[in-house]
Amino acid sequence: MTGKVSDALLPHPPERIGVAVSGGGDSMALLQLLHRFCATQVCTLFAVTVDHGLRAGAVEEAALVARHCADLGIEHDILKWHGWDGSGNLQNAARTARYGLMVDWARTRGLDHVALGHTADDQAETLLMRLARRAGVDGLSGMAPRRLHDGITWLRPLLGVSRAELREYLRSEGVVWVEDPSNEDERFERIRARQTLAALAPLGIDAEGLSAVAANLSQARRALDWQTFLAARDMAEIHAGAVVFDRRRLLILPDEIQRRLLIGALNWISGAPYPPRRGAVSGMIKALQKGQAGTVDGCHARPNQGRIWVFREYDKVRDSRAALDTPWDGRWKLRPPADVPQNETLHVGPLGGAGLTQCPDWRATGRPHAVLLSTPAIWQGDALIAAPLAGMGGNWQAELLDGAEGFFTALLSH
Ligand SMILES: Nc1ncnc2c1ncn2[C@@H]1O[C@H](COP(=O)(O)OP(=O)(O)OP(=O)(O)O)[C@@H](O)[C@H]1O
Repeated sequence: MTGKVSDALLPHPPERIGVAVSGGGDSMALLQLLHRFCATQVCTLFAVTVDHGLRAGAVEEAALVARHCADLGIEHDILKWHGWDGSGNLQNAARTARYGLMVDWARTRGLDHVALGHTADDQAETLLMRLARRAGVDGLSGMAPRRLHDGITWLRPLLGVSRAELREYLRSEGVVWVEDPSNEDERFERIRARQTLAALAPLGIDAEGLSAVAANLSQARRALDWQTFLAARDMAEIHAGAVVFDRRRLLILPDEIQRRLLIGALNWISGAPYPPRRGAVSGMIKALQKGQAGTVDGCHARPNQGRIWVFREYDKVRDSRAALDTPWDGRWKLRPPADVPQNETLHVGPLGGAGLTQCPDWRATGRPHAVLLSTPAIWQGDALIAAPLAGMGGNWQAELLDGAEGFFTALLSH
């Protein structure tokens, strides 16, 4: 078990690492294991507990973690959540709030890495829940052992270890923990998955086995990501923030790679954190195969002279305005020519039809009309000052925040 923690952190352990500890058996075991690991390395451990204020015992649980950390000489912070407004699902609201608080905490503490105590049982339950949603390779590869999100690398070193093993370990170390009473609550889907898992034992299906299946699929996922990246390099270019595919070469690829390329393009352009619905992407591919256009998640895909342009939907940015020093549509930065003095009356907005009619040279750019409508332009009130991607306005520059390379690197970023 200690080997799992070392595998997750070696050969280059971070000098400072955070650990999220609820007081339950899984995260108390993680705390203990990381403490032992850090004692052998140049690595300082920091612990955090979020008190959601939802259960009577929450304060006592946080205090239990605090006492144990004090005994081990680990700095520990308790973060309080005050905020459910009564709307939506309480579990989801609490989880979102918890991650938000932990991200702020990690930044304040100067931590790039935070470890979570998800176990093989959690992974197996996740898999069962995703089976119910008819997931593909990505969904069935489960939770990632290492994932960069919000600028923090979230580590899950215990995905291959069962809950039962962790409790045994805690007993052997003489560490006490609390059982979360909501674990017994039938309402939660995860709990139903846990009970179903127990029923699968006669088939030889258990948590560690399903966790291993997730790890196998995660390898397959990486291979698919890599093939998608190579295909993109081979047949995609970035023009005016749009992803432009060679139509013939895209449409002869295996369905799964076509799907991944399109999802990559759509997510990169829209900035959405999650992929679009499978059915929506399939619909878009079918339309493209027939030579038609499609729209998903605020982006269009449209065939044009042997190529397929994937670009921002104009309606999605029609009312989007930004000051010159802030990003426009979450992805563009506009830079004035060196000889233009700072002018606060200027703003960035979409070029739109009215703007495009004032760009006599737009055809020379080789970019389709529909693509240019949603590109950024400089405005002063209603007067168009510059449309750098439509060939108008001198030396103004429109730059993508993550550069054209951002599309390609995002394909490998799982
Ligand atoms: N109140 C808490 N304070 C600090 N860390 C927590 C808290 N609750 C959960 N965690 C961390 O998250 C891990 C997973 O916990 P749990 O399975 O309860 O999360 P969840 O609600 O299912 O959400 P998710 O699986 O998306 O993280 C724990 O092992 C622990 O590291």
